[in-house]
Amino acid sequence: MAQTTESARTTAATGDSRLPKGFRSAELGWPELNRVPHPPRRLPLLGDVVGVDRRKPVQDSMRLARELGPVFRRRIFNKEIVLVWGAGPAADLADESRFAKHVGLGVANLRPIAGDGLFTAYNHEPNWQLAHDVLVPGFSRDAMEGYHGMMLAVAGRLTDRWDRELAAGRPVDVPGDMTKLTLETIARTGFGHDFGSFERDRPHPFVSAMIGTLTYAQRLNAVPGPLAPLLLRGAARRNAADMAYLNRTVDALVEERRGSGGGDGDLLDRMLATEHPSTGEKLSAQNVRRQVITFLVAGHETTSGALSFALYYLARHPDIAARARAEVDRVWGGTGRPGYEQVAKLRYVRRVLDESLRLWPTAPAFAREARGDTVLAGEHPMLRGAWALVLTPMLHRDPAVWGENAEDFDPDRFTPQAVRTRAPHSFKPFGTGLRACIGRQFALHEATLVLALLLRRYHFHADPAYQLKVTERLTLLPEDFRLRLSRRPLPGRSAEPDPAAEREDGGTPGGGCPAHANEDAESGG
Ligand code: HEM
Repeated sequence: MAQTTESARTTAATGDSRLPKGFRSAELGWPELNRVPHPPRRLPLLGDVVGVDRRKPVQDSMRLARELGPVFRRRIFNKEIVLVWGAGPAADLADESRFAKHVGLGVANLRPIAGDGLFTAYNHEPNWQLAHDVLVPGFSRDAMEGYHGMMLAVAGRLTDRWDRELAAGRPVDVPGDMTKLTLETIARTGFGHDFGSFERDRPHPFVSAMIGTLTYAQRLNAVPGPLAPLLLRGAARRNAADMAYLNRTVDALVEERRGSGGGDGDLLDRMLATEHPSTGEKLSAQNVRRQVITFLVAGHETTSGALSFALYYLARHPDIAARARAEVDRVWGGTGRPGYEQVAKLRYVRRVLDESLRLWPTAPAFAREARGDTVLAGEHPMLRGAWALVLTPMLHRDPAVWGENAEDFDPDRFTPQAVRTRAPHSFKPFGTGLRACIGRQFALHEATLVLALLLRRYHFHADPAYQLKVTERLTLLPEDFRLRLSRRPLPGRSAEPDPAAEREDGGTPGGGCPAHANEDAESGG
C-alpha cells in the first residue's frame, strides 16, 4: 500500500527501520555528514536560509555549489539535503546496481495529484512496472513516426501565430508560445485532444492549474513541515482547486474517449485498453487518471523550456543560427513537409538543443537513493535508503569535464568525436537508469523539428538589453523572453546530399526499450 507524503515524513522522522519513503533528512542516512560542507552562516532551527531566494532554489544551489564544491549540503528548517554535482560522484550515483531513483522533495510533493503515475511512483509500487511496460511501445520508432505528422500540424499553428504577430509588428512571447505548442503536441499525439491554446490570448486554464500545482510543490520544500498547513493555508486552498480542475479536465477527456469507443492507438488507448504482455493486467481507472495528468504535465513543460532556451541562445549567437539554418536548408531543400527521417538528419540543430539542455536542463535535478549501505565515490558512507540530489546544471558545468569555458554556449561540444571522448554520465538532462525519461525521443524529435521550422522561416532579433532571468517552478524557463522576427524566403529545392553529414545517434534504434536506449550516447558512456 502506498504511503502518503505525510506518513512518509512521519516514518522518516521516527526513524522506522523499514526503508522510509518520501522525504528523509540527510542525518538519518549519512553517518559522516559532518564531513560534507554546508554554507557558513547556518542558523539554529532555520538552517541555511541567509541570502536564499525562496523562488529560486536551483539557482541558489548553483551559487552554493560554486562555493562549497562537488558534494555539499543545505538545510532548510528541518530538512537537510545532500547535493552532488561533481562528475565523479554523479557518475557513481548513476550506478544502477547500487542506486535507484528516490522520490523525494518536489517530486514527492506532486504525489497528491500524480500518485503512482510513472514519474512519481515509488520504485516498489507495482503500477510503475505495469505502466512502464504498457506505455513504452508508445515511444517506439514506429509510434514516433506516427506522431510526426501531428507534430508538424501543431507547429504550423505556431508559425501561423508568429506570422500574425510579425505582420502586426509585435515581438513574440517565446516561453508562452512554446508552452502552447508543446501542450497541444502532447495533447494531440497522446490523447487526441485539442486545448485550443493558439486561439487563446491567455494560457489555457489547464496550464494555469498546472503551474499552480508545480509552484506549490516547490514552495512546500521551503517551509518547515509542521508549519506548512498554517503558513500555506491560502496556497493550499488554491492548490486543492487547481488539482480538482486538473482531475476534472482529465476525467472529461477520458470519458469522451470511452464514449467514442477508442482512438487511433495513441497513449490514451494504450492506457485504457492494453493488457500487460505477460500478466494480462490493465491499468485501473484511477491509475489512468494519474498517468494522463503525468503525461500532459511532464510531456510539455520541460520541452517548452528546452525550446525557449535554445531560441534564446540562437538569437544571442547569429553565427550559430546561420550554421543551423544552412543545415536545415541543405537537408530539407525546398520541401514544405519534412519527413520523419529528415529531422534525425539535422545533426547541428540537435547539437544546439543538447547544448541548451546542458546549460539549462529544464528538469534541473533528480534524486538517487542507496539500494544498500555503500560509500559514495569512495568517500562518503551512506546507509541503505540515504539519498542525494544531482544538481544537473552544475554537473553540466563541471570544469573537469566541460573545461574552464563551461559557461560558454558551444554546440560543437556535441560532435560525435567530443561525445566519444567525454567521461560517461556527465550529460544527464533526461535523468538516469531505469527511471530515466520515457519521453526523451519524443521531446528531442519535437524540439528539433520545431527549431528547424523556425530557423528556416524566420530571422530572430533579440532585444540587446535583455538579460537572461530564469524562472523556477520545479522546471526552468527563461523569464519574459521576447523575440522580434523577420521573414526569410524559403530556399529553393536543393536535395544535394551533404557529404559532411556525420552519422550520430538520431532516432530510436530498433528493439530494446526506447526510454533507455542510448541513454549515454551523448555523454560518451
Ligand atoms: C526536454 C524535455 C524533457 C526533459 C528535460 C525531461 C526530463 C526528465 C527527467 C530528468 C526525468 C527523470 C526524473 C527523475 O529521475 O526523478 C524524466 C522522467 C519522465 N519523463 Fe521526461 N523530460 C522531458 C520530456 C518528456 C516528455 C515529452 C514526456 C512524455 C511524452 C516525458 C515524460 C516523462 C515521464 C513519464 C517520466 C517518468 C519516467 C519513469 O520514472 O518511469 N518527459 N524526464
